[in-house]
Amino acid sequence: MAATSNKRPLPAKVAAMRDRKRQKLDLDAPSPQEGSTAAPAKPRKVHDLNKLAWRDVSLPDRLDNYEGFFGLEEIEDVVVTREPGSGKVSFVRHHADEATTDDLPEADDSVSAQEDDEEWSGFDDDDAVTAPPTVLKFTAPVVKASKQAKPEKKAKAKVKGQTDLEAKPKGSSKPAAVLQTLEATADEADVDMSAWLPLKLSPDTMAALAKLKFATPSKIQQSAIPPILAGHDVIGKASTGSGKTLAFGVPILEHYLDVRQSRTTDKAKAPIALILSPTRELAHQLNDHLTALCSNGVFEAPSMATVTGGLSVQKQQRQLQYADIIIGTPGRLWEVISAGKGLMNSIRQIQFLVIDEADRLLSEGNFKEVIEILTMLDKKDTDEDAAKEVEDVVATLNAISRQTLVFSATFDRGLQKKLSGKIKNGGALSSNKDTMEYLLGKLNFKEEIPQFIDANPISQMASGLKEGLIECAGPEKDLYLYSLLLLYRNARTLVFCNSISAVRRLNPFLQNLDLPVVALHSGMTQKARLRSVERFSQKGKEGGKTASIMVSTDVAARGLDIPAVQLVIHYHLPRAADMYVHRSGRTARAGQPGSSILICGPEEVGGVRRLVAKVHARSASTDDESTASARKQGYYIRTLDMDRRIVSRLRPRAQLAKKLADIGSAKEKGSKEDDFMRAAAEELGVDYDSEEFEKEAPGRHGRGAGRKKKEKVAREISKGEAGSMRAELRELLRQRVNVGVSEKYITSGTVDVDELLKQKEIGERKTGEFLGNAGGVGLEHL
Ligand SMILES: Nc1ncnc2c1ncn2[C@@H]1O[C@H](COP(=O)(O)OP(=O)(O)OP(=O)(O)O)[C@@H](O)[C@H]1O
Repeated sequence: MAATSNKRPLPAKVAAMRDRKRQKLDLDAPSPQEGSTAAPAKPRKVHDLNKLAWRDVSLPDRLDNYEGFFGLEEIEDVVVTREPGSGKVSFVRHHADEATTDDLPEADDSVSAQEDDEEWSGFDDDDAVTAPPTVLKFTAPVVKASKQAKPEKKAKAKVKGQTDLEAKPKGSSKPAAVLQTLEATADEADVDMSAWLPLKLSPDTMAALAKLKFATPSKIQQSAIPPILAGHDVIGKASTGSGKTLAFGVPILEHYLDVRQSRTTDKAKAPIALILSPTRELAHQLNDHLTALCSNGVFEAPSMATVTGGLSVQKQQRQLQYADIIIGTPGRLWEVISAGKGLMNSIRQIQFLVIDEADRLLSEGNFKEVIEILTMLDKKDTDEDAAKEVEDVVATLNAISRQTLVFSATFDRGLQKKLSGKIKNGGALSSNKDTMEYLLGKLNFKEEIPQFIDANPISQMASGLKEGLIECAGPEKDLYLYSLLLLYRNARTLVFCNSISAVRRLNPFLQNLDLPVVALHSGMTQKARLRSVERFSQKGKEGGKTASIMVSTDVAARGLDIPAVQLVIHYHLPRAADMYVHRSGRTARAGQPGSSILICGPEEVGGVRRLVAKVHARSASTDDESTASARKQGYYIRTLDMDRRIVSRLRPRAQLAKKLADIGSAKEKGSKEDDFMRAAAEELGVDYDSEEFEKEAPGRHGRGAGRKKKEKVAREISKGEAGSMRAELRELLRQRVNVGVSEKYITSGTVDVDELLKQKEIGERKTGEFLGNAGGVGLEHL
């Protein structure tokens, strides 16, 4: 067995001493294999990895077929032990035919090898009996050095057997860097990567994937990576959470690894890839995802620039000059690059243009800038004047050398046919500017027909997703939302609304009910948006507040990959079938289970059923026999049944919480309006009295008059009144709620709701089960 290390080189004096010591031991301590009658050498325990007697790996004369390590060191017959109690790691040698540099003082020749031997703590058999150590076996060489590997020494070892290096051993004398390497190495080597071999990736990329513990490529990765590596344009469709990011991220990394040598000398280099994302959060997440892949590898990570609104333009322009990979939302990206001619020229040289969540890029105001960017990219002439006449430029298909990669979970059926048609019909796909086809028509693919890859022809919904709906009266949606959140209070939950105002209303409503909630909508500052996502993804600062519930508009519906979201609640019904797919796709990601529940008014149920059935029917997008039968079967989303009597016991809390939320928002709104009116009055040089103004204002019966009246009433509630309402709510939240006898779940006359909510399990029952039987959506374990 052998291991390698990134051990620092020994000073010459010390190295010479090590050699002398090796010679001495060779003479004095013949190994048992040599037939010596001497007692076998006692295993030695060493606490410092650097103090083991590492040997340089000799290089062969010719390097053509060499598959070992370059410039690394190795050691044999060492096992790593870890004391279960203290977690302390030591390295145990079983043969005395090699010394360790434990013997060697930091360049002090005067210390004899014999004295050094005494510094070793011997291997204690008793320890082994009372506390058997976890044994990690090091073998080498396992991970092969790539031809691009950095010259510096790097530990690379495969760990066999069980390992748990998550917790760092406390009080270890080992330098942190060595420990980190050890951990990273163990992480990598623990993973059997053979499933990736058919993709023929470089060892560097394989090691990076192993570090992420991605043992198997997902379907879309399996089918999209090879054609992209082969230089093709690809349109990729795969269900939500199925790893589309790395389907294009891995080929981009491979390309970077291929060309980076030539780039290191060129400071003002052109970027390799431009990735367009529909939302800021998704852009930042793409950055995080690709950074996680590329960082801590044995290669220098590509530099990435994320260009989204809400951050300084100047800073972004600077970042763009040195970026290998640019990720951005179209609006800000166009603002930043159109301001600098040099930037345009360099971005035109990209090898990959990625359109992520392509169908969404068309909508919600992105379209114009996407087209501007595409036109800019295709512009042949880079002359300064001509650059200003972007619209006049006609791209030449032949001139395109970059690959275009388009990804989404929701593409229209028949798109592929239409794409082929585009070519036959001389390029015109659709004149309807609001369609995906039109966008695709604008993309100058490198090839005549891009490869269309549908990784999930049967279903665009994630396979681990369970769906259900809850029917309630329209005005009771808040109450049912609260009840559902209590029922699944251990689940990380994303609640979707259709408007910013609903998010603004629900957030304080749920906070008043003591639920750990954050909000996300496009009206928030960028900083607040990122903070919300961080708190919800539990990635906030150590000890900072986290939240297991996020109430959001559809800004979070696409692409966001927040770990372990278990439940998606559609408080408002999604406006389109595609949005249902994307919203629900925030859970059940990467093969995990997850649930999606729609809260519907009675009048909405029919429409919802049709919408969900349509999504499932559309899933059967191809016409072969197996999918045809799936389509015929139809899909009927289940209705979840909650115990309405018990839900109604929660009504007083919900009502008070709602009132308090309304008061808060009416006051806030009122004071904003007041400020506005006061400023306007000041400008006009007149006095402003809000009450007088209210009395005199005409048209109090028009649209929104009822809401305004309610807001006025809420505004007029005094601080004292609001304070006593708060106290009342606190009391209700503390109180036992007598729910009467429920023949289904409750056997005694009274139930302490709070107690039920606090405890994970009451006898055989699980938290929240008293609320009724909303099971069947896969959350029963919570
Ligand atoms: N090969 C893999 N093995 C295990 N996990 C993976 C693999 N590839 C990606 N993942 C993980 O799967 C999750 C979903 O990946 P990703 O965000 O790329 O999905 P997506 O298909 O783009 O989803 P959406 O359509 O919602 O944007 C991520 O957390 C990612 O780290």
